[in-house]
Amino acid sequence: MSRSINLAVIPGDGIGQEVVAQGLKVLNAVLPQDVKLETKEYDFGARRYHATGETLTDADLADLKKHDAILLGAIGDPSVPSGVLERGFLLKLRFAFDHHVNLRPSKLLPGVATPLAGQPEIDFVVVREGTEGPYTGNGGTIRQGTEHEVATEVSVNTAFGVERVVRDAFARAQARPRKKLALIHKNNVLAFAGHLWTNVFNKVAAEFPDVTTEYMHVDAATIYLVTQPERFDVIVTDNLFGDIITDLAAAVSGGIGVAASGNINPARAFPSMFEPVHGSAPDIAGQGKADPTATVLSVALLLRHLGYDAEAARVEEAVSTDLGARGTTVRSTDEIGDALAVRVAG
Ligand SMILES: NC(=O)C1=CN([C@@H]2O[C@H](COP(=O)(O)OP(=O)(O)OC[C@H]3O[C@@H](n4cnc5c(N)ncnc54)[C@H](O)[C@@H]3O)[C@@H](O)[C@H]2O)C=CC1
Ligand SMILES: CC(C)CC(=O)C(=O)O
Ligand SMILES: [Mg+2]
Repeated sequence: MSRSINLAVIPGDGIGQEVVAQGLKVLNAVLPQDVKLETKEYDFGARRYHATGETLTDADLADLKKHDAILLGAIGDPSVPSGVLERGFLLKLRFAFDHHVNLRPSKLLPGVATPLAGQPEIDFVVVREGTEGPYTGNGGTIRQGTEHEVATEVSVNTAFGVERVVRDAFARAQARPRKKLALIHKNNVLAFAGHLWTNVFNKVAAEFPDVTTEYMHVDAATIYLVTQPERFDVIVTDNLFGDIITDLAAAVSGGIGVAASGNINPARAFPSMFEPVHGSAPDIAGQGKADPTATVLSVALLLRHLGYDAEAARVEEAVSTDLGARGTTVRSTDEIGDALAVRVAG
């Protein structure tokens, strides 16, 4: 029986262009011959914005929806005012496709450098809520540009939205050997949102008696992510805290160049989107310096989401071997992509 993957490809801005090319290289190399990979590339990001003034239209969303999954590089460019593409494209797409589970695994692989002392056993996954919190665009300003300006950015937390992501995190924790789940928030200060999260978390916990739970404030969590990262198994948190702690998690477990993510719609009503945790890195764009590993690992998440478990494992194994062998050798974006493609094919 022949199988097919209909993939939307959005290289985006800056290093997004460079790393997505490597992700596709590896995807093509790992797929069995009977799987037909069809890709459609989209020019979203700064190019589209400068040419048309558009970020993401309803027609674009309808077109993207026809795919099995989306592979994204990164969006955001210094030539476009900050927030226009991030809000107008990236968050709009995550919200429109109800990507409420933003999955961000962190694993320190053997032989990979970490700024932490020794080689701690880091292997946890952050389940970041992806459609609510302070990222909903529910803010405003008055007296803009004056010395009396007042700006707000309201964090939206619904019982429905919190419960579904908390349930997802409990289920993930239950399926892992250590069965531990930490809720990270700031309920000592953010009394309303924090208490909603805590109450829902405690309510759902009663249904998962075999999962060990803990709560920690986000500021303390940043300490433990550095001093005791091995303590974490699964973390659930809101959109903003999850954004921040996953950059930190990346930094301690091999660097931002190896941190993968999936924006998942668990009900599969919309295509899920896979992308590196990092952004468009304008400081190194066009220089062949970007590490494509995060994108390649995001391809592994994509494969697993589509049911290609063996192929996903091959990609992860290739990355693990390659990272272990890298040492201090500096290779270009292309060279890393080529090496990974050879490893998954062989
Ligand atoms: N999902 C997305 O599309 C995201 C987009 N952004 C956007 O990207 C732009 C740049 O944002 P920044 O805050 O600078 O974050 P960034 O993640 O692009 O870069 C932060 C630092 O990490 C380095 N870095 C990032 N990816 C790397 C890779 N693959 N290999 C080696 N080094 C890498 C960069 O050189 C830079 O020093 C902004 O417009 C921002 O809004 C930021 C984060 C996520
Ligand atoms: C640019 C933001 C909207 C996205 C981001 O930083 C992230 O999802 O990690
Ligand atoms: Mg981020």
